[in-house]
Amino acid sequence: MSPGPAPIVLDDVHVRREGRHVLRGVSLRLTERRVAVVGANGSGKSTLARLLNGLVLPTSGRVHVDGLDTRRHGARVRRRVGFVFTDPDAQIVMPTVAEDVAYSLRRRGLSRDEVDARVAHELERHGLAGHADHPAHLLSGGQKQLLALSSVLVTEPALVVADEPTTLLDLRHTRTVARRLATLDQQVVLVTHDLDLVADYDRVLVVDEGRVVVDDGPEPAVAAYRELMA
Ligand SMILES: Nc1ncnc2c1ncn2[C@@H]1O[C@H](COP(=O)(O)OP(=O)(O)OP(=O)(O)O)[C@@H](O)[C@H]1O
Repeated sequence: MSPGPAPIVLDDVHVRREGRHVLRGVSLRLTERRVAVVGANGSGKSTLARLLNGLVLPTSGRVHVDGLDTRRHGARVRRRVGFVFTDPDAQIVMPTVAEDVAYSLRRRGLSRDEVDARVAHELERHGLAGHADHPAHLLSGGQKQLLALSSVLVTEPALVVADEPTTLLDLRHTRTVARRLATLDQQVVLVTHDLDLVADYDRVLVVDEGRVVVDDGPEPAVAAYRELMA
């Protein structure tokens, strides 16, 4: 069963950090299943992504996910929003592959058997079943990113936000991770510098100096971004 997109609403969001305007008045309603965010280094993409799970709070304005204000309902928002970081080492917390995925299911009132079954299923989907009992730190970079994705997806989030998840990966693992994101039932918001990855997305936002300056389909948005960077 597809959970359907969780509406994401940003209402005149400003983020200031140490006197800098990182985001300047971003208003968006994101209901498409595949939304990509592109833009130059330092333009504010990560900050925009982190707003969606309450990791960053607006200095002014509001962010709602599924009707929940990220400022008031951070914990509930984070249960709905799975976040994948660029560097999987930042989110792998347990010694072995299976333990790491199981850790995401702690405090959910599931039986040991249910946890084991869900972990096994998730590892199978990501080609990691044969590594279940291996030390997580011995996986390759690409396998680690698939493990990080498994640990996020095992919780069945309504929305998956991925902040440059393929930046550290080779071409083969980039394709594997991109394909996995592309085939998820969930709504996906992908921040990326890899313009090939956004071709099949429903909507592409171009961020520049803290503003969304282009909001369009992939072809016109990428063309506008190339022009902006020329
Ligand atoms: N906590 C913070 N304190 C100070 N400055 C910050 C903070 N967070 C972000 N910034 C600044 O805000 C700007 C936007 O940062 P952000 O990480 O959102 O950019 P980005 O578009 O994701 O960049 P990249 O493509 O390089 O990852 C940068 O100039 C960054 O230095």
